[in-house]
Amino acid sequence: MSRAIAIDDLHFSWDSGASVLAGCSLQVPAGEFCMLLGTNGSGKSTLLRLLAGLLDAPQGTIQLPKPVGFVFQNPDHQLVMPTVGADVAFGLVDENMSYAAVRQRVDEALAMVNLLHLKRRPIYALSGGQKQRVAIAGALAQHCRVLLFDEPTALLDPDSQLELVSQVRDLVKDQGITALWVTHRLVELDYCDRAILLEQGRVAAQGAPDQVKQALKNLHLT
Ligand SMILES: Nc1ncnc2c1ncn2[C@@H]1O[C@H](COP(=O)(O)OP(=O)(O)OP(=O)(O)O)[C@@H](O)[C@H]1O
Repeated sequence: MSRAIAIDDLHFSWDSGASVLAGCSLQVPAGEFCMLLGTNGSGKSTLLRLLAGLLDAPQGTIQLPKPVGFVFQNPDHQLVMPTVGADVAFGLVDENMSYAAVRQRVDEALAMVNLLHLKRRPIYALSGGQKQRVAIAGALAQHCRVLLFDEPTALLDPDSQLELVSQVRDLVKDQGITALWVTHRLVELDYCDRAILLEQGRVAAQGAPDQVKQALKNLHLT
């Protein structure tokens, strides 16, 4: 199976010298919905930022198709335009595309996340889950094949949480998108193809959701 994301022997330390990633290697096959777990400070967010090119690693290799979409924990840190449609179009401003082509991309992306009917709605009038779906649509409009999610459900209520995770699972399956999703919430694991447990900057366990839940128990992390 082709690998959408391949990370080999990745190292990263902050300027303070504190090591975050110490020889991290992992692969995510194309079209897989993969979840990333680990205790606070284990390096999950740092790894996502390295994958997105927001940080540089001093050692190791990262291979993945660009552009990469990033969905943050708090959509208010990500959405910059006043309305849904304008925000989804925002990432296309540098693409030198015609107005009609931008509109088509925006409509297609909003349809994929079931928000086309809210295209003209102000961002402030959306729920948290709808805002996350606008952020996802922004990445889809840029034709990102890889989506990175950094605890996207942390601020959502339980119903919206499961609605978002199941919708992303469907999107991954329908569109052949590859997704890496960071979470602390074990209930979400049942929606993924495979989970990876990161501890002290390295992969401590990976496999089917039940295998990783068992590994968490064995390591006394649940
Ligand atoms: N900008 C920064 N400067 C210095 N140290 C940082 C910075 N961001 C994170 N760290 C430290 O790097 C380590 C890894 O942080 P990271 O956010 O990647 O962990 P995480 O697994 O995502 O944790 P959490 O589950 O709490 O979000 C932590 O010790 C953290 O304090």
